[in-house]
Amino acid sequence: MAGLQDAPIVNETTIETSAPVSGQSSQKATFHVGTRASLLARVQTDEVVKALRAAWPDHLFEIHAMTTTGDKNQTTALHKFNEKALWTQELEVLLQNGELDFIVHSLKDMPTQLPVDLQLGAVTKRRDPRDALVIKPSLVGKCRSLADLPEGSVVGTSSLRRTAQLKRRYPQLRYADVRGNLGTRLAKLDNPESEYAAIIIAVAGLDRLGMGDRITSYLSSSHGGMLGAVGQGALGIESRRDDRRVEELLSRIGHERSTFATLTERSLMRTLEGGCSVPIGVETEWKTDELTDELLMRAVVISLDGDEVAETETRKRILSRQDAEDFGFEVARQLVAKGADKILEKIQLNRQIIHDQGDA
Ligand SMILES: NCc1[nH]cc(CCC(=O)O)c1CC(=O)O
Repeated sequence: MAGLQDAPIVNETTIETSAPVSGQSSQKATFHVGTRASLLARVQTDEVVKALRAAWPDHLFEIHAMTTTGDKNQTTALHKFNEKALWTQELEVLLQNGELDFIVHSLKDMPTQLPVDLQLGAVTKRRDPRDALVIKPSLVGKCRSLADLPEGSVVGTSSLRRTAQLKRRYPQLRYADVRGNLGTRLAKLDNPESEYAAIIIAVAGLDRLGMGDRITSYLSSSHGGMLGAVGQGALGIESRRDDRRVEELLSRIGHERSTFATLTERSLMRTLEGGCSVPIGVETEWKTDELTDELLMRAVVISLDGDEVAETETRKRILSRQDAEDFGFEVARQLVAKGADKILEKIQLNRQIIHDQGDA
């Protein structure tokens, strides 16, 4: 496997495969699973492979971890690259040429437009999609929310979506870029010499790495007025469109509600972005009781300075992938009717100066 660092997270050869179960196909197959090499990516891939092993005890799974261009450029502000594909392209080539059978991604890092021969094969059960506020150790016990931070405090964020929404709600604070993987970002925060009083980081990433205890508070529409990134907290599995074998494999680990919610979010984003990433926040929630079973979606498109917003809240019954696609499109139209197009137009003009990477 040229170009791949084989990462024996789990040593496949030590996996004990039980004797063929009668009545089940006992044919053993080996699947090659691609992932980025970061710790979070590996933990996420283990989560997926564990579910697959439970669902398909006779199959074998080999994990191949790869350092991508995105991983190598953590010191350069991400908005200098205008392609989200930075994180995914190199793995996709290996999927296309058959060296890999599928790739496990953070769904939020997957572009909404995939190469024509590839597809989003499955979305597993989503974790908490919210962002978290994490404050620096010397402020623990003194500040519990963004509103508690002294005026002029520097908040580290890694996306235009986060910065724009926070500027609107907390204009008295200052915002600075913070880059690197989650561990690096936390280390920057914890360094007493650093400028950051707090950082904003995804809850799901912290939870998956067992660092949920660092969370000072959870941000949402009702706490801090912060909507999340499209697909945040979910894992997306990318596969070849013509691969029926992998399709069957993945059918046992997909989670329907997570799939419908995230497809809605991605459809909204795809409709609005027209090929470019935009600062857009979403919050989806299933409203289920004896009388209703609907997906509620809140969405916002916001100017980079936080001065202009288009926002909407709407709900719909979603029974299929097509319903999800249609709902996302409908929400996009509502946002446009509320002025999202004008906000986006302005950002497009600015893009000639600032290359907006969207969400990181
Ligand atoms: N681009 C960074 C990224 N991609 C996925 C996660 C973890 C959250 C998730 O799984 O959605 C993060 C970290 C962050 O946004 O703070």
